[in-house]
Amino acid sequence: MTRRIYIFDTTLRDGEQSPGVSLNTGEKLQIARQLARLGVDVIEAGFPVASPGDFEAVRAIAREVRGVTVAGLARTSFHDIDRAWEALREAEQPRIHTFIATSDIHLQHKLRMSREQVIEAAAAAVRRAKGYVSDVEFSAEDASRSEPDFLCRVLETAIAAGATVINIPDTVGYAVPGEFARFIGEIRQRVAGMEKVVLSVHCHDDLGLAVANSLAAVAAGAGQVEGAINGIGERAGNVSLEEVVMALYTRRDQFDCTTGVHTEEIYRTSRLVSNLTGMPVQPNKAVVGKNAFAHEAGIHQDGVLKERTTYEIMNPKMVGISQSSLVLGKHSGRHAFRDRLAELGYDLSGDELNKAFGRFKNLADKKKDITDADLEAIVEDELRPVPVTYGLDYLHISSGTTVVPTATVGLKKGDELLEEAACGNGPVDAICRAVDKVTGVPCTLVSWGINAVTAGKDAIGEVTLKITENGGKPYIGRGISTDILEASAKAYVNAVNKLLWETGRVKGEN
Ligand SMILES: CC(=O)SCCNC(=O)CCNC(=O)[C@H](O)C(C)(C)COP(=O)(O)OP(=O)(O)OC[C@H]1O[C@@H](n2cnc3c(N)ncnc32)[C@H](O)[C@@H]1OP(=O)(O)O
Ligand SMILES: CC(C)C(=O)C(=O)O
Repeated sequence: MTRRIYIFDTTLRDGEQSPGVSLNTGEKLQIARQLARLGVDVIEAGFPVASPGDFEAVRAIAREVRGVTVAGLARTSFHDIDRAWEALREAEQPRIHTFIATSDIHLQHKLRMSREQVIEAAAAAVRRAKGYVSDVEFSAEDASRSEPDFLCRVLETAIAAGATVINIPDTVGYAVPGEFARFIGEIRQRVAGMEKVVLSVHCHDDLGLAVANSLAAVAAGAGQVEGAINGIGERAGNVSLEEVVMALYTRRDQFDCTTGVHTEEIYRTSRLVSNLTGMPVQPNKAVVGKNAFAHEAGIHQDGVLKERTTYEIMNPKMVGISQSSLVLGKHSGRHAFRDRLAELGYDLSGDELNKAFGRFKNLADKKKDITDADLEAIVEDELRPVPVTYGLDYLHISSGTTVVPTATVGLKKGDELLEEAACGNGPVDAICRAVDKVTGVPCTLVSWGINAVTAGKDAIGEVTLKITENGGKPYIGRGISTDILEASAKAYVNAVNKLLWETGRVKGEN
C-alpha cells in the first residue's frame, strides 16, 4: 500500500543555523506562509530559548500560520521546554521537539553526562513537554554514531514517556546509505513501541549523501523526512527537501510513497528562501538550479526539441518552472539555432542557415553568453549586408558632473569628412544628436545595452542598441570598443546605416 511520508521543514531552525544567515520575524513569517502553501506537514519555526528574536518569530508563526504543525526546538532542560511552549501555545497544531545527544563522543566531551543521566534527562524532558502538548518529538542527536544498544534504550524510554515522533539524526553527515538503511531497520525491529510512533530521519550533507541517506531510510520504513529548502543548514547543510520530494515522486515506482507537497510551489519557495537568506542557489543544483532544466549541447537540444523526455526526467512545470530552456552556446547545433531564430521571427534554411550558423559558432567561441540581440545581429549583418554609408572617423566628448554633456563627431562619407557637435542629457544622447545632425535623419534611441566581451578592467564592451524613425520599424546597431562611448557611437552609426539602406535613401543593390 502507498505510504504517506511526512515532510518536516527545518529551514527556519537548522537552515537558519547556516553561517552568515539571520532572518528577522517578518522574513521568517514570509517563508513560513510559503512553506504552508508548499504543503509541508511540519514547520520547525525556531529554537525559542535561543534569543528573544527567535522566540518572537516562533510565536508569530504559531499565531498566524494555519493548516500545518508548528514545532519549536528545546534541549532537555525544563527552561527550554517551558519557553518553547510559551512560544507555541497559540499554534493550531503545536509540537515540542526536544533532543539530547546519545553518542559517546557527545556524552563524554560535550554533555559530560553518563548514559544513565541521558536516559533520565530524555524521559523527564518528554514528560515535561507532554504536560503541555500531545505532539512531542524526541531526537537522539548524533544517533548515527551512537552505540545501538544504548540508543535503543533511550528511544524506548522516550516512547514510554509519551513521544509521538522519534527522530534519528545523522547529525554530522557520517552515515552511508546501505548502513543507514540497516540502522533504521534495526531500530524499527528492536525498539519497543516503535510501531505506535512516527519514525523520522534528519540527515546532514557533510559527505554529499544526505538525499541518498534519507531515501534509504524511507525505503527502510522511515515515515518522516526532515530537511531544508535549498539544502541550507549547519556546515554543508541539511538534506534538500525539494530533492527528496521530487525523487520520491519521480521514482514512485521504487518507493511507492506520496507526500502532501504541492510541487508546483517548489521553485517559488526556493527563490524566496534564497533571496531572504542571501544564500545563492548553485546553477547546477538539482530541481531548482538555473541549469536544472537548461540544455546547451546540440545533441541534447535536438532530442529535447523532438521529445522533451529524451533528456528530462521531470517536467519543469511540476516544480513551478514554466519551461525548459535551450541555451545557445558553442556546443549547440543547427536544430536549436534554427528553432531560436524562428522564435525571433527569422525563418532560415539551406545556405542561409548554414552561413548564419557558421557565424554563430565563431561568435560562441569568443563569447560565453549569446543573446537574442547577437542572433538578430548575425542574421541582419551576415545575411542582409548593409553598405557603410557613414563611418565613425573620430569622437570627442566633454562630460562630467558640472558641464553640459557635449559630443563632437566626425563621420566619413566616402572621402568626405562631415563634422557636427551637439549637447544632450548625457554623453550618449549628445552623440546621437550629433550623428543625427550629420545624417539629417533624426532618430529615437529605443534601447541601449552593454555587454563585456572580455574580462578585466580593460574589457572590450559591446553596445547593442535599437533606433526608430518616427516610431517606425526598429533597427539594431552594434559597436565594439574598450571605450563604451565609442562603442555607442559605432552602434548608433551602424543602426542609421541600416535604416538609410532599407528605406532606400542610399543607392546600391538591396
Ligand atoms: C544538532 C543541532 O543542530 S542542535 C541545535 C543547535 N542550535 C543552536 O545551538 C542554536 C541556538 N543556540 C543558542 O542560542 C545557545 O547555544 C543556547 C541559548 C541554546 C545555549 O546557550 P548557553 O547557555 O550560552 O550555552 P552554550 O551554547 O555555550 O553551551 C551549550 C550548553 O547546553 C548543553 N547542551 C547541549 N545540548 C543539550 C541538550 N540537548 N540538553 C541539555 N543540555 C544540552 C551543553 O552541554 C552546554 O552545557 P554547559 O553550559 O553546562 O556546558
Ligand atoms: C536537533 C537535531 C534534530 C539536529 O538538528 C541534528 O541532530 O542535526
